[in-house]
Amino acid sequence: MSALLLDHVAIATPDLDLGAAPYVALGLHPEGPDEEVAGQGVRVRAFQVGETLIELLMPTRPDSPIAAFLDKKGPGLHHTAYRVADLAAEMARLNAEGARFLTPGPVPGRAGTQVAFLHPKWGQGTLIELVQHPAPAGAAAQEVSRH
Ligand SMILES: CC[C@@H](C(=O)O)C(=O)SCCNC(=O)CCNC(=O)[C@H](O)C(C)(C)COP(=O)(O)OP(=O)(O)OC[C@H]1O[C@@H](n2cnc3c(N)ncnc32)[C@H](O)[C@@H]1OP(=O)(O)O
Ligand SMILES: [Co+2]
Repeated sequence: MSALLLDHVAIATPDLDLGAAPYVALGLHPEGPDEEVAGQGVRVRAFQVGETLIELLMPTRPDSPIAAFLDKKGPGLHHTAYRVADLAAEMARLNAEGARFLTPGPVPGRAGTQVAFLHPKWGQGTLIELVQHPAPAGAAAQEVSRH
């Protein structure tokens, strides 16, 4: 079995309340308040489903990738994201295999994560994101105390 975990499934929407309606009807509740990720030009509302999240993405400016996606394709599935332990190492490994990342290194994502996207052509028609979560509080202190 693969060790890779599905971190989130992202859906583009022009309006978070409109986009949330089906998930609220299914009985889900937003996980915390909406969050703006300025670097990506998006506002995010997340719903926990088991070990993964449904993330609704609304553009916050006209040059947001989500605005471009909505113009071209309309609302719907935007990307899937997979959790990795060491994003820089995973990027180096995949780059050595000819992968096509959209940024040279990790960039900030939601909830303190670092993320990197692979071009949809490389993803055979889907946009794929890799996510590294911040180390849990206390992990850094433990690391220091070991040295
Ligand atoms: C919430 C923060 C963070 C998190 O913590 O999770 C996020 O998820 S932020 C999410 C938003 N950010 C991004 O998507 C950043 C990466 N994306 C991009 O840089 C661009 O969107 C893109 C992937 C390069 C596409 O931009 P576009 O201008 O359309 O580029 P191209 O013209 O080169 O498109 C190539 C090709 O790919 C098709 N396409 C575009 N988007 C998607 C998509 N989401 N899924 C599948 N296919 C997609 C596009 O239609 C083109 O196809 P052809 O027309 O057939 O060539
Ligand atoms: Co994402």
